[in-house]
Amino acid sequence: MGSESSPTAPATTQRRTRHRPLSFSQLGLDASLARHLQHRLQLAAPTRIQAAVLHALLPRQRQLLGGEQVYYVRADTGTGKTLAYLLPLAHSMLACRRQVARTDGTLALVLAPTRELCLQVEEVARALLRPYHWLVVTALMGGEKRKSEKARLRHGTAVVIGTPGRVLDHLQQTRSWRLDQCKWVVLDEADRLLDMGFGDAVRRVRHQVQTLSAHRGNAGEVVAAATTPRGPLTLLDGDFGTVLVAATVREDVQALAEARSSAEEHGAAVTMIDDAATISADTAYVSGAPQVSHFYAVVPPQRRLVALACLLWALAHPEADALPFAAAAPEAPRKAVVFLSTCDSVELHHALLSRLSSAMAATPPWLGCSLLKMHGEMPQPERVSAFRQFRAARRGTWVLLCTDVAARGLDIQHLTLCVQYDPPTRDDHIEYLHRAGRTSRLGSAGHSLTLLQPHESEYAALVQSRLGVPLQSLDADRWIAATGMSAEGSAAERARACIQALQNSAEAAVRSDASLQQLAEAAYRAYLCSYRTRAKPMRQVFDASRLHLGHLARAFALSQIPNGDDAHSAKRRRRHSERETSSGVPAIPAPYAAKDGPRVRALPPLSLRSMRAAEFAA
Ligand SMILES: Nc1ncnc2c1ncn2[C@@H]1O[C@H](COP(=O)(O)OP(=O)(O)OP(=O)(O)O)[C@@H](O)[C@H]1O
Repeated sequence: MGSESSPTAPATTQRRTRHRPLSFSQLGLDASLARHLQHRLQLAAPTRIQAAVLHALLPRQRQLLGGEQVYYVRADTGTGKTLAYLLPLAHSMLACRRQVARTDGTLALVLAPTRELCLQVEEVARALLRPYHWLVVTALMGGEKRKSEKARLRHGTAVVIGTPGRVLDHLQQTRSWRLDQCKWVVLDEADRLLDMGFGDAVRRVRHQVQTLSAHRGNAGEVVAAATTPRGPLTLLDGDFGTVLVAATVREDVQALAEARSSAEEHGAAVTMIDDAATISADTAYVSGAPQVSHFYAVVPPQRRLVALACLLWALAHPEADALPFAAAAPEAPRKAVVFLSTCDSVELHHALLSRLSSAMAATPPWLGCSLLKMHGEMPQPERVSAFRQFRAARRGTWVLLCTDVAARGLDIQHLTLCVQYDPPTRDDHIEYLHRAGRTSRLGSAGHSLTLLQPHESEYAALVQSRLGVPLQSLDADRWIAATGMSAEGSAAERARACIQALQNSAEAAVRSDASLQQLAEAAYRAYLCSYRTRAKPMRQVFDASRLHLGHLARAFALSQIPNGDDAHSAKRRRRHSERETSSGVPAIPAPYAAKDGPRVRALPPLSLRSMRAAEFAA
């Protein structure tokens, strides 16, 4: 939940909360908290998942169950899961027998996979706890100053929200961080957290916090007075609660299944909480955001760049009526997010589209929209500023070009279009679902458009069958022709003229600028690498051997394949390395192979970091 949308207008609230079963206070939530939600945040009633979580967690808190509890919380994207887990946390802190003091240290720790999500959750938690100044909230994340984070932890902070790498770092280095009272560990986007590179960090954080917490004595017992200057802090119960939250909490996500069996081995009680009904622990759950309409367009690689440019133009010019999406109210901002597979690709497209825009017409810029970029290789202040700017925009057309760092959890008002320019490279339909879910928040309308190359068109049917939602086909020529760059001929002829003009302009821009040329080559290579990193079952659809490299190069505004990347060079390298091996001389890895003489690099080095399909915060 984004705090920008917290003070929701009453009219919106009315529409959003039509499924409300009971009010917050009827569900047993602390009375002052319920009042704050209603009067300050204008959230009169819980969403279904919030009601389900409160229903499951609040009575338990009264029962002094003892032992560890693990809760799996699953609900569609944009259904209010952030508050669903923050509310019981806040309630339990307010229900302590005496007021929590800063010297009590951290009572709840929330882990999230990206920095932006941490910032967003921090804002929601701050808004929620605003009346309770003694419940301090802080965020810890890579890219921020460790020293100031240490100082905040030393002073004491009740709720900590952080990325796993940075939290682990503080657990190991910051001795003054008190965690012996920590009662909750929440894994937001749990499947992503456990399933990726830092799953190990998450497990270590959880284990360490749990161990520290166990040292406070028996569950539910008074904490050793010696360590709490203001007297014992008796929590309502002594359970150590781990809450795993995601729209796609599935038992078949291996890491989740492991987390579950390890929890059970240690005697923890596992509860599944779903917004639909009481759910069986053995069922797999995946479902789409209910109000997203899904589209796809098959576009040959040599037209992709132009198709994207014209799509953004069409978004900024609703009067051209080139897209079948319902136009937003004229005064409302139009926002779109465009997903690309690598950081280099984001950089290139941002640079290229900006130049293209000013090359086609000086004033106003041809595209007619403001372009922002966000990826894991950007310096932290730049990244945060782009995210904040995008969220805060109140008028005009805004487009965020990004990698999968923006795929999870982000809640941005007026974001109605998600363009999957590069289909997800991991988890096929699951990542598709999360990306599309950025658009439809709590029942509002949203659109997802995926661009596919001709040999990838099967992907549409695959998503359709996995998600059970229809994907409608669109003809890219329609919005390309609508840009009005040529008034002559049929729609197809006008589209062709437009493609030629824009493609030539993009290629000329790259040819005339060495740094842009380098960036285009790097983006092209990174794309190829990420294409090949897909999991086996998806390789049938995204078959790298069916890529037409020459045409693909044009999608990166390169008029030809970069030196050494064509099939002929690849064959030559292979032959060379075979020859070397058979002659007893160890083979040199292909990109470093030289024809004769000493080992020299035949190609510029591939940036491993830029090759990663999804890069996340440490
Ligand atoms: N009780 C409520 N009444 C009205 N609006 C709410 C309520 N709770 C949350 N919202 C709004 O719902 C939107 C989505 O919330 P949130 O970001 O928590 O969803 P989510 O389920 O975590 O989504 P995702 O799965 O994408 O992370 C936010 O804009 C938030 O302000």
